[in-house]
Amino acid sequence: MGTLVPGRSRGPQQKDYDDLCSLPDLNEKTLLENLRNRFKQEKIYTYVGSILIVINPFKFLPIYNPKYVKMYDNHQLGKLEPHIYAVADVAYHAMLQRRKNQCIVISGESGSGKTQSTNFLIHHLTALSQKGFASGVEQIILGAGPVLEVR
Ligand SMILES: Nc1ncnc2c1ncn2[C@@H]1O[C@H](COP(=O)(O)OP(=O)(O)OP(=O)(O)O)[C@@H](O)[C@H]1O
Repeated sequence: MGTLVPGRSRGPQQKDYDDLCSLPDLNEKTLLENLRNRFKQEKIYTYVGSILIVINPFKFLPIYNPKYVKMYDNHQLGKLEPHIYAVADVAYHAMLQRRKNQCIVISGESGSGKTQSTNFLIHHLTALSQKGFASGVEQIILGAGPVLEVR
């Protein structure tokens, strides 16, 4: 995760790639230009294979409602636009299929959106688990966040 300040629009919209691995010419310049181009279109998520890059938009985007939870439920990674729900979904279904604990590593500088992303992950995971709605487990887990974050 990182913070990228979008530049001014220059000319016609360029083609963008939702997976950096698909860039025909991969170097620092093309990578950053691709992320910037996507960010300008409010596409804050981009894959690098199975890794998700998130650029903090510092504003509300309407991409976390129940429609999106449903859309990413049991989908194949890479078939839809990159999303934090996609990562949660893959981990959830891998846990069910392999019967093994799964781990999602979130890394980024201070203020880059780790806590927010964790909340979205928990939201999606609890939404997938029917129990989450009924028992209020999402609020219980989110409530533990501030305690766990004390350093
Ligand atoms: N996906 C997002 N959509 C909208 N706003 C966001 C998103 N992610 C982060 N933000 C905004 O950025 C702010 C900082 O994010 P957050 O607290 O998650 O960062 P952090 O990486 O956990 O910081 P720290 O390491 O200092 O605890 C949030 O309060 C929120 O306003």
